[in-house]
Parts: sequence; C-alpha cells; structure tokens
Amino acid sequence: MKRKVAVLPGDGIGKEVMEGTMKVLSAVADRFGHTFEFHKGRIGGDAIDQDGMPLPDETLRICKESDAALLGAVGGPKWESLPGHLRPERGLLGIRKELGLFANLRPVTAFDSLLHASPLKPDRIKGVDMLIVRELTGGLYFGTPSERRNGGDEVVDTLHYTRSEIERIVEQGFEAASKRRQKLTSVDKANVLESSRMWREVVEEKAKAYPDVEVEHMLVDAAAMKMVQNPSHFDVIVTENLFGDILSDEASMITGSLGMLPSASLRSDGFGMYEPVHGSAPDIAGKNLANPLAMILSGAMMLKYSFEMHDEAEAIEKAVKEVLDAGYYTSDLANGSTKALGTDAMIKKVIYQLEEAGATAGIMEAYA
Ligand SMILES: NC(=O)c1ccc[n+]([C@@H]2O[C@H](COP(=O)([O-])OP(=O)(O)OC[C@H]3O[C@@H](n4cnc5c(N)ncnc54)[C@H](O)[C@@H]3O)[C@@H](O)[C@H]2O)c1
Ligand SMILES: CC(C)[C@H](C(=O)O)[C@@H](O)C(=O)O
Ligand SMILES: [Mg+2]
Repeated sequence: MKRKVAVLPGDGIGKEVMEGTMKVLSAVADRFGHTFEFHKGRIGGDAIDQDGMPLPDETLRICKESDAALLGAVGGPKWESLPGHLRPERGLLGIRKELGLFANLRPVTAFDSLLHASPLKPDRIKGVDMLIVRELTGGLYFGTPSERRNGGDEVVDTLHYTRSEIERIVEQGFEAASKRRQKLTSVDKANVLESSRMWREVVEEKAKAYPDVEVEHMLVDAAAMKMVQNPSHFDVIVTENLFGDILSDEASMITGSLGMLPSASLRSDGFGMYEPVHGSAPDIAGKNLANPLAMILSGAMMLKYSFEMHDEAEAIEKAVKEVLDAGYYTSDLANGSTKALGTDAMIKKVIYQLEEAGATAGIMEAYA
C-alpha cells in the first residue's frame, strides 16, 4: 500500500526523534511491501524562524493532502518571550483545531523490563495498561475571552464546552472501554465547575448505550492521587483538555519516562496526527539523549488507527519490547548497571530488531 504522511518535526528533540521514526517506518515499509511518502512541513519555533508564524498555511496544506500526520514537539526558550498568540505552542493548538482532532488517545503501558525506571513501587505498577482519552480542541485552551485587562492587572481565561463537544469525546471513551476491560473513569471537577456538571450529565446519558461498561466519576484531584496510589485501578479515563494534559504527564511516571508515552490525535473519519506526549525537552536537545520510543510508538499508532496496518504496528511494538527486554535503554530509563544508549543507537536497535524478525519470518516462509 502507498500512503502519504505529513511529517512535522518541530523543535528541540522533536527533530531528533522524528528522524528515527521515519527510519523505523521505512524499515516497516520494506518488510511489509508498503510505500510511505514523507512530506515535511514546518511548525512551532522552526516555522516562526523561517516563515514568521507558528503554523504556516503550507503546513496545513501538506497535512490536508496527506493520509495522516506525525508531529515531533514544539517550543523552547528561544521563543518564550514572544506574546502568547505568536508562540510555538500556538502552532500546535492551531493545527489540532484546524484539523478537527478532538480525541487524543494516550495509552500508558508499564513494560515489565522498565519497572526499575519508575519512581513508583514495582508491585503497584506491574501490569498497568490504561488509556487516557483527552478532549483536545476545547476547554480552557480555546476559550474566549482569554486576555489581560485593566492595564495587565487582571486576567481572564474561559473554560468553554458545548454539549456536542462533550458528547463526542465521551463516546470515544465508551467505545474504547467497550473494546478493552469495560471500565470507564470519567474525571472532572464537578464539585466546583459547571462545565464538569454538564460533563457528568453527558456521561450518565451515554452510559445507557453501553450497559456492559462500568462507569465511575472521579474528581480530578482524587484521580491524581489514585494514579500514584493504585494505577491499576484504571482502564479508560475520559477527561477534558487541561486535566488530560496534566494527568498524562503524571501517568508517564508509571512507564518510567515521559519519553515512553505515544499518542493519537484523531477525528471521526480516521484522519489522525500522531504525537508523543512529551515536549521539545530543551534541557537535552541536540545531545543525542532523547528517548525516541514515544515518537516511534506514535508511528505504530498511526499504522493501526489511520492505515489499519495491524501486523505492521505490532511488529514495531514487538521490536520495542524486545529491545527493552534485552536491557537496552536510553539514559532516562537506565538502571545504572547497563550503559545507556544514545537516541541514534536506540533507533538502530529497534530497526535491527524489526529487520531481524522480518528476515526470520522470510526464512520460515521459505521452509513452509
Ligand atoms: N507536544 C508538544 O509539542 C509539547 C508537549 C509538552 C511541552 N511542549 C513544549 O516543550 C517545551 C519544554 O517543555 P517542558 O520542559 O516543560 O516539557 P518536556 O516534555 O519537553 O520535558 C520535561 C522533562 O522530560 C524530559 N523528557 C521529555 N521528553 C523526553 C524524551 N523523549 N527522552 C528523555 N527525556 C525526555 C525532559 O528532558 C525534561 O526534563 C515548552 O516550550 C513546552 O511548551 C511541547
Ligand atoms: C505544548 C502544549 C500546548 C501541549 C498541550 O498542553 O496540549 C502539550 O503539553 C501536550 O501535552 O501535548
Ligand atoms: Mg502536555
């Protein structure tokens, strides 16, 4: 199969992890007989520097003409003093909104070989496998007004949702739960926020169509506590934009590193942009220290969700697991007893593992 993929590396480690992911996807294409055409676009600080804006029209055009998009990360200290609406992060919010990517799926998997890397106790995190379904194009991030008043001494941000925006994301949560362990935790702040009270109403309504899914409501502060105390409590979490942002960084510590969390930002027709949960990591950018696995696993999510290439996605996931099981880690996951790999070496390990498995599969077929 031939597929066009928009590639938006962005800034900092976004560039480093994207290079590796394109190589991994090309190795998958070779092994399974596909062609992935990569079309690069600029976003974030990179686009501010070259085009004078964080989201050029050309980038949107490339995405709209592609079958799916990959995004690295945006932002960094270089652009921090720019006014809010001109900052790199605006490019990311803009592309999510423009492409209608309202559903952000953030799977959190505790790999057995990474239990050492988590600050949480191994017996608490072993076997954890949860999915955070984060609303991505509404809430405080997009509410108007959002402005300074009274000469800068007063400020307002607005948490705005329509019922239909809540309905469509809650539906995604139920759909995901019904295909997994049939448990949905809806996270809100209904003891304080009107938006959360409407959120709860919608969850209760939608629950009627999913009688097999066990539903619970949890306040976000309690959910943050539970995530650390007993993360295996959760199967699918559905929540609004800002809560999902914060909870997913917290959840990354179950895996041992922010560099392990992939995500899919989807709209209903199957188009998606696939982005790691982490940012541009200015503290390690340019040092070959970034863990590329979140981006690589985001590539696997693209194969699964946008291209329905399930064997191909599983081949990547399997290669990643095998590399970790063999004791190879980047420094964010290292346990002191093994020498940490740099970004490039980690990418090579994953590709070797993919090709090795491909070669073995070929031999088996020849003898079949
Ligand atoms: N999706 C995105 O583009 C995105 C996401 C989050 C933050 N940001 C932006 O990134 C910039 C830096 O933000 P921040 O430092 O708060 O968050 P960050 O996610 O970039 O980094 C937080 C910490 O995690 C580490 N880390 C992150 N990814 C890693 C990886 N793949 N391998 C190893 N370590 C990793 C970093 O070194 C850092 O110590 C800001 O401009 C922020 O707005 C962008
Ligand atoms: C960079 C920022 C706008 C972004 C968000 O909050 O959505 C990031 O933190 C993420 O988690 O994707
Ligand atoms: Mg975030």
